[in-house]
Amino acid sequence: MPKAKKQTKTKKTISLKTPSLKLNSQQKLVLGSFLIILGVLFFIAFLSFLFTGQADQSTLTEFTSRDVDTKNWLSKLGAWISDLFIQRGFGIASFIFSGLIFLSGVYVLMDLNKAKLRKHWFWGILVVIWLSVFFGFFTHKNDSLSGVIGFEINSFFQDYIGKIGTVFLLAFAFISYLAIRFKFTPQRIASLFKSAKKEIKDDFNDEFVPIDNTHSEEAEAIKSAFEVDKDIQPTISNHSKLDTSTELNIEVEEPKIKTEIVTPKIEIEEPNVEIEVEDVKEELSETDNLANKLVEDFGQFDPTLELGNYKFPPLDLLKKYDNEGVTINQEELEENKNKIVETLNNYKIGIASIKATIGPTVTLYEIVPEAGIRISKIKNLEDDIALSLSALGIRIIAPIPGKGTIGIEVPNKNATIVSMRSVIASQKFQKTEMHLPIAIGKTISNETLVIDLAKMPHLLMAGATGQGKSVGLNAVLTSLLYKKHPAEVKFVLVDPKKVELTLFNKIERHYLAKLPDEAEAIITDNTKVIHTLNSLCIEMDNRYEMLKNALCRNIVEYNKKFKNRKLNPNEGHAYLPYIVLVVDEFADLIMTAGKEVETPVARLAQLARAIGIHLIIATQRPSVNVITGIIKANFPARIAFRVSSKIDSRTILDAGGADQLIGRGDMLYTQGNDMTRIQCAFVDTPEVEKIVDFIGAQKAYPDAYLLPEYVGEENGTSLDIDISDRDALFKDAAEIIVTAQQGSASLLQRKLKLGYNRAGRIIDQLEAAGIVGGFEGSKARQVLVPDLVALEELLENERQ
Ligand SMILES: Nc1ncnc2c1ncn2[C@@H]1O[C@H](COP(=O)(O)OP(=O)(O)OP(=O)(O)O)[C@@H](O)[C@H]1O
Repeated sequence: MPKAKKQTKTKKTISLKTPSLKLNSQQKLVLGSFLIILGVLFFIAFLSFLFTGQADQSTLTEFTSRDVDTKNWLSKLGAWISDLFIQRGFGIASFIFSGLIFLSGVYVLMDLNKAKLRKHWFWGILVVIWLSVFFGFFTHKNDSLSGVIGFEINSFFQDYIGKIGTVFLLAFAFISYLAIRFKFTPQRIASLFKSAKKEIKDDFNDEFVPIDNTHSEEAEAIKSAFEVDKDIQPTISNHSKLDTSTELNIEVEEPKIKTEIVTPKIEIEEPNVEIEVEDVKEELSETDNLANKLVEDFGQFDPTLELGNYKFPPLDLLKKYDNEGVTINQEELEENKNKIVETLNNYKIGIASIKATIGPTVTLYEIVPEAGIRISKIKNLEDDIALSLSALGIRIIAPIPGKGTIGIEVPNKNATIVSMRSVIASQKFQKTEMHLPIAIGKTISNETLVIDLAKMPHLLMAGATGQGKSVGLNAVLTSLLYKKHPAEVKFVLVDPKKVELTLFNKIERHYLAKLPDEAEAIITDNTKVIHTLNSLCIEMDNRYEMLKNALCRNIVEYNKKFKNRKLNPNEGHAYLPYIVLVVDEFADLIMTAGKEVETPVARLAQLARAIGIHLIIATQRPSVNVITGIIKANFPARIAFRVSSKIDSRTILDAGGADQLIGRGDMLYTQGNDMTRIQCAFVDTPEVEKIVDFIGAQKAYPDAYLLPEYVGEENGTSLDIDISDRDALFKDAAEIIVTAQQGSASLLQRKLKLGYNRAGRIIDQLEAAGIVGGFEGSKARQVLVPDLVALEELLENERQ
């Protein structure tokens, strides 16, 4: 019972408050529509006043007399009100009052936020005053533009602070209005008017949301509020059982709950939506942010900066030849054509048409045989045609891939030279976007052929002695020297013949890579070749590790990331130049070193493409024991100069044809499928000398690019228990292992840039010294020394 009493009390207070606070719906409708109509009437009266005000002036005094005719569209009252507001009040700014009254009607009718309405009135009145004073400034008597109030205030100001003072006061009031009303900042000039317009619109939207929209936050608030409401209801209904008159009170309660919900909403409405967009932009990962900032501050990393003044060799260093350019000998063409037609006719092969394409060394005759002729028949006549043309180097292509014709290549009597200068100067080469472009020569249709070593990814070159291999290699190297900065590419040159590549010694500190502690960069000794190849394998492993850590798939991605400063050099990252390994006489190497050379070469050929190590291998003897299956399989790009036998041609190209070339740079190039006949660009030794002199004379790096150290098998024993026999890097390795508390050889390989064998040996030595535990299969060995201090003690004790 006492509980019930309490409830009744609360209800009583509600019922008492309600009438004073709230209008019911009917009252709202009446008041709202009244105000709306009043606003409209005011507007009509004011508008009419602009046209009829003058005429009605005299009638105002006779307001009560019904005989007097008034012009205002709303008659006497309209004229009187307009006069009151416009003439004797605030001038034309009074139109704002009609707007405010109208707006008030809407707010009452729709039961919108009253605080907002008060705000509109407050600012509206200020604007009315300001405008009337502003117009008062331009009027000389109290006319309807400014009204009496505007005119008087203005003249008051002008009397005390003068015209200039009034102007500044008005300007100040205007700026203050903008600053306070619209939270004006210079940045918001653009959105100023938009937001003002939007405000009223927003009021509508916001207020209607709770009714229909169940998704918004406000709707949620309402929902929860109604849940509270439900909780209250049972207690109320309990009471209704006690006292039926309380039922009325329940109805009254509803709007009260609504007002409670509305209040927090007013505060939520304010924030601007624009901020969200900015937040999204800042959502970069930590490294991204740092990298972007670094790039902003320092620009992209430029690998060429150390040799920033490096000048690429000019074209003038290359020679121009007199017999360059294709010369068409009409007689020769006719003669050859007749011979071909005759020979084929002798074998009863009719020709429908014949077309000639003149290349630098060979002319291609394209034949369309008559219908019904078998291609194999023509192919079989190769030797006969060669005989009748009495020329070397006839090659029959039947059919030409992609064309429905048969090609007969006939060497020109006077071959022209394809100069290195012409191919380097070609637009194709100059404008190429390739990573490692090589202008190798010209095709039969006189087009410069530019190939990308990075795409090949390795190149096998073969040809009998004196057919142009060395010139071909020089053409490759020259191309890269003309296109790539020393920071972008490094050469490892292997020259068992000792004379072919020595010239390049002059650019050792610019372009060459070598083993540490090696005097000469160009490798001529076969045992050093083995070391170098193994060292390249270590470099490859290291680079793969770096790529893995950087989450990159290839060198291009990695370098791009590094340039964008997304990889930290302190974490072992560095810009990676391409490495091009050139072996001039591979057969010689295989003869002397066999498997020891073949294994690392095969490994590199299989794996090195992604990390930017590319192999160019040249050989005189393309026999199967030199170019083994595993090597061949990894060298899809091949160049064949003239070889002595069909078998050699098959070994190198998997097809005949190389035996029918005419030498002197005449070559066949294949990248896996089609075969193209190319005249190799000719670069003479003096030209190469000039180029390397030009580069060699420029500022260089302190040393050649150093490859990782490789300690051959022969230099160590399997387990060095003797302290004096320990590896030079033993202590460093021990410290790494103890610091990382991880006894793994691969950790040493990575940190110390070692090969697997050496790292394995050091691990054995560490085991013998009691620093790591025994072999545990695939798991890393246990580290027996807890920290560096203990390690220092252990090593000190050993020494004593
Ligand atoms: N592209 C070419 N255009 C014109 N002549 C060439 C071209 N290539 C080579 N020659 C001529 O052939 C000669 C031999 O070329 P090169 O020295 O390159 O042969 P090689 O295959 O390297 O021989 P070796 O294996 O004995 O070193 C050159 O001196 C040159 O006169």
